Amino acid sequence: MEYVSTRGAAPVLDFEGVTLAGLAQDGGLYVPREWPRFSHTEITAMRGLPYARLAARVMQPFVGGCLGAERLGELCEQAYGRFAHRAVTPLVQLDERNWVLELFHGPTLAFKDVALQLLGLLFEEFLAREKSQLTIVGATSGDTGSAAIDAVANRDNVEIFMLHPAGRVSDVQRRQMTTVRAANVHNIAIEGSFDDAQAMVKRIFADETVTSRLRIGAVNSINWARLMAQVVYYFAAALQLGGPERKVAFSVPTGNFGDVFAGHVAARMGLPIEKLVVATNVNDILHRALSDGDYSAGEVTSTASPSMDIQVSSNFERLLFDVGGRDGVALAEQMRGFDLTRAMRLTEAQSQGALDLFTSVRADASDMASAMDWASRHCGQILDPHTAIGLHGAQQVDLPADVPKVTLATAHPAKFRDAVERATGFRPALPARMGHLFEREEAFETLPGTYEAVRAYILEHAA
Ligand SMILES: Cc1ncc(COP(=O)(O)O)c(C=O)c1O
Ligand SMILES: N[C@@H](CCOP(=O)(O)O)C(=O)O
Repeated sequence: MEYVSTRGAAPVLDFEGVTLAGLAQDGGLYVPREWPRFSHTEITAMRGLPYARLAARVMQPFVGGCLGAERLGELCEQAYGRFAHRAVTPLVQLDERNWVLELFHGPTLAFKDVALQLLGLLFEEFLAREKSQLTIVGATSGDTGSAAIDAVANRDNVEIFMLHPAGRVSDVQRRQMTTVRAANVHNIAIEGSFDDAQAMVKRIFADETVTSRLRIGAVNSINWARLMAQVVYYFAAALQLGGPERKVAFSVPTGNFGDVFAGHVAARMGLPIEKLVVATNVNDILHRALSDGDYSAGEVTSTASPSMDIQVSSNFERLLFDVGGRDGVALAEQMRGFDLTRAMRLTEAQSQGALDLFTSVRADASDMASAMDWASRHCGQILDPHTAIGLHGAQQVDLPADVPKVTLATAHPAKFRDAVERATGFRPALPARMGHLFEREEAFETLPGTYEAVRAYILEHAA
């Protein structure tokens, strides 16, 4: 399998290359040159496979010759063996039309574990093979950070610098990152938003002073391997609900567009999907882009769903490339314009191409609280704020009556205890596997929100 950059000017790489590269050299994101496709019969044959085996089956075409089927299977067994639920991503029914796909049974209680547990193992495998070291620089609005740190802490040949926006993540999210004491983990709180942190990460990849000294890697969903692993649970859910004979719709609480793009990939691979609902909070750039072609970033507003407080949505570029004609040169020009003005209009082809599969719904604080309250009262399910925004999307969207709607439950409600308690009156307890999170000592550095400060810190502290 070959991977090309969405901006058309970076070297073509294989799976090992893209996993270690993270961002493409031309500032674009890697995507497969063409989508592998499963036949109806092949998808039917996946029914009943345990999650780890399904994962290896779905991902093998993307991995190509970089890992044998047996080794990929072993890594999947290891990654998903750490999940607290035997089904790994169990499906829970809310009512006749609605299900939630619980993606939070991993070590750090959010959907990020599904991909990052595997990515940590892939890094270890490939770095040992190449006898190389990787310096990961990541940005988090709360969940990627904890999942990535858990996945790489104390692993050989890798160290991680994780940037989070100071004061804009929940206390559980922050502690999950800052109480991990490992020599290869560096937590940095920056004064600014997630978008500021993400922009710094992308800038590091293009900074030759840094890249001449350090091999920089990514754990954010700019790394293709992240998305690849997230494709699997779309198959898992659809197969349980009658796929591939029956179409299924998914509502996905969305920020950086990684999770919902994985749904697009599943559809490209042949999984019959009726619709993907892009559910946003009031940071609604994606809703505006999909509903009237206006991709313009405003200031980030802090909400009770902090992990989605994002305006510049990295993976949207992958969609624009894929549905807009796969023209890297034209997209590079369009993205350059966006970088300068923080605004652009989708082309007709991009808009029409996106609307074949996607629709969008925006939720404000009261929509989110109502969805949480409804799930609690009518279904006995306590949802986290992000999942509640997804459920609101599922409830708003009008689809044929025989199409099941699956909301992706992206985080455990205990990660956002205060918001959940405000909406439902119930304060969820942290699962026992979190240990004594509030008794452990925290360690992190607070830096001004400037690129220069972050770059100097990384250069000074990198091993
Ligand atoms: C709990 C939660 N829900 C939803 C999202 C949005 O996912 P994505 O950025 O892949 O769109 C995130 C962050 O990425 C998250 O942490
Ligand atoms: N919501 C994320 C933001 C980063 O997104 P990613 O999927 O690109 O890593 C977070 O919780 O950190």
